[in-house]
Amino acid sequence: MSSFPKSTVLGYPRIGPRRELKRALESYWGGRSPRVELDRVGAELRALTWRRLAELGLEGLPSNTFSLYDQVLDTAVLLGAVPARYRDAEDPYFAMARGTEGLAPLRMTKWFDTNYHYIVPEIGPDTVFKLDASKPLGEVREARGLGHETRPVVVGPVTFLLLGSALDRLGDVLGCYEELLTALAAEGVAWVQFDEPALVGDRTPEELAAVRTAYERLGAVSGRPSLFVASYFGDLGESLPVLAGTPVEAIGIDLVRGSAPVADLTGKTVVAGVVSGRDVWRTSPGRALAALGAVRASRVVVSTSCSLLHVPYTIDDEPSLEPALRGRLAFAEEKVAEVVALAGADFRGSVPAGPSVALPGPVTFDERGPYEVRAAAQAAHLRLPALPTTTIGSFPQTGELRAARAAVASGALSQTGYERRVEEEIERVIRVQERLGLDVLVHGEPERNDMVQYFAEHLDGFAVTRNGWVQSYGSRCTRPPILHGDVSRPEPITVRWATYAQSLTDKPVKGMLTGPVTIVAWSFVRDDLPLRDVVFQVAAAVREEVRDLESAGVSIIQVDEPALRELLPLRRAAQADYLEWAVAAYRRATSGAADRTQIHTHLCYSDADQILAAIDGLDADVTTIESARSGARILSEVSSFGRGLGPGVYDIHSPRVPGAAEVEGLLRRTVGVLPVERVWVNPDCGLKTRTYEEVEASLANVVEATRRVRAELQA
Ligand code: MET
Ligand SMILES: [Zn+2]
Repeated sequence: MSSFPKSTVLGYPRIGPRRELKRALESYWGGRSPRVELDRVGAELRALTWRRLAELGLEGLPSNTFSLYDQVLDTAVLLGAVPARYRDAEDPYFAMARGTEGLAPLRMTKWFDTNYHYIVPEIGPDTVFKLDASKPLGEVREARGLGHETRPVVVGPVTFLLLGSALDRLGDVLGCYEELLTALAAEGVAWVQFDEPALVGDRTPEELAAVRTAYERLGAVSGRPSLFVASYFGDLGESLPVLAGTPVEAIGIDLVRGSAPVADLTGKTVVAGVVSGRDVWRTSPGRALAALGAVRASRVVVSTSCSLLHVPYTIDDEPSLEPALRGRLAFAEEKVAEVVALAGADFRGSVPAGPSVALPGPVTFDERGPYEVRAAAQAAHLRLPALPTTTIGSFPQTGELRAARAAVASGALSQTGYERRVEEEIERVIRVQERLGLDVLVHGEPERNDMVQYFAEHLDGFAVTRNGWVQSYGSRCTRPPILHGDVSRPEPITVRWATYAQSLTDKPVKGMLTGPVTIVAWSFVRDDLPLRDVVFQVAAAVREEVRDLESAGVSIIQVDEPALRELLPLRRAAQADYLEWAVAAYRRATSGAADRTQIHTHLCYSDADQILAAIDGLDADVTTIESARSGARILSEVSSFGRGLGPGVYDIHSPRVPGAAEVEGLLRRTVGVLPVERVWVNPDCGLKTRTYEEVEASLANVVEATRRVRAELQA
């Protein structure tokens, strides 16, 4: 057995330092370039990554961390878990990821407590598993051709099956994993990494038994490579002794989120994740060395706490960040350098401290009037029809808008010129919605590059990056802002756009804000500040904005919290505390509104079952929620809410235009479960990633379907 290299990372960004993969994917999907071009870009990015990691001095290079869409989808393909209906598609892989004209895509949801989205494997009793190891083998060979020996990374069997709710198929899937090990051994691979982040959650005795079975069986494969099981995003807890009792040679432990194991791991290699893969802050040498020193094992090697997928490429691409802040930051490349330095034991010095922050005390919020009183006041004031139609906020972000934003940044367009462009776009969006016959309009968010970044740009205490892209799903990336100091709102942010939109129409226009929990969830928050204190500062700023919108005559205000579920701690023991402060922050932000002002909230991918009480606790007058893509699973769960509800009837994450009959079907299902007077009709989420063509056709069908159901209600 060859010993584990002394430094490694669990994975690396793959979208490209200049988002080359994004462009190549979108060009291929749009029919503007052939498949070979996409594959060429992929190969180039893989080569670039291996070369850079080797140049930085990293010893253990991973492979198969590249993906054209998602590593969980790659694992499904590796195991042959491709549902029959996709097999005849022109490109089954992307058909599963994005759908086709006649085929809805697979479900997509968030990867543990990150903002990365994976494709949920669809595994039924009839799924026939059959190994197709071409991708991991191909990457091993490709790297070798470039002079690098690599460690292929694959999602492990337990996590894969838990994500697909099919742990009962363990016996079948293990056959494929065994074959994979044999194939990798034949290729001369020394180590293979199985990612098992699911092991940091609460696991039942049956699930722990599955861990034992899986790694005992894989450990028994003769002539196999050495096995490295990587856990991340928290403590292994009760999974650790189970794993340690199996023949796996190395165990990856997240020492940033979790603590050093008390157990003696003599006989094993511990891949110690002491450099955070989840944030952009420099690693404190003292803390990292202490964590390394506390591990008792036969060999301890230095690593990141998880894949670096969740951070941008390099701080070198951010010349305009303030030097004092820059000195506290590390992106992927800088983190690799930290890993290498720690492994070489020449990691010294200290990280400069951030400015002191005035932490608020325990949060307080005022109660709004009882819902019945609010609902009556709002109904009298707004006079909406039954089944009011609305959208979630954003309308398509056109190329012209993005170009205008780039032009104003480079100085080629004046601020006034830019603002005029935004106003023109608002007018277009209002007219489109009037033409379509929607009831509650939005201004379309054309001034926002991103629902969090925009607010971060207008709040003190945040910095934004120019190139700090992080993959969110498929070709989509976001640039999470950096929350580095005291947060406050120097002046109103959205009021002028909302009031401009309202001035153009007699229909009510909703004001659009991002909630405090989502703002912190989608930012890189200073790692030395407690999230619950930071979130209340943000809530105070949002509260001021709600008040200003209301004073400016905006009667409906939506405060989005799509990330409420995302921050939920993976272990049940910590969940209640989180939900308490998260809900309190939201109510702090919204409870200053008068009873007559209708507060909406919006959630998507929320897997709401675990946070139902919290969503209810937000006390919003109307909650719009993702539902179309998850097959309206959510309906029965939210039906107990006593306030307005808009389960999505249009899946906006796919380019497909749903027909009126399809929307009508979803709507009928909704009114079959919920009292009709509480139902709202809306898409699953904002429309900014779609084209006007798709959006207008889809919304016309939404309005038509609503008209049909309404007509029947009146009859
Ligand atoms: N208001 C936002 C939008 O419409 C909500 C998005 S939730 C991810 O884009
Ligand atoms: Zn959404």
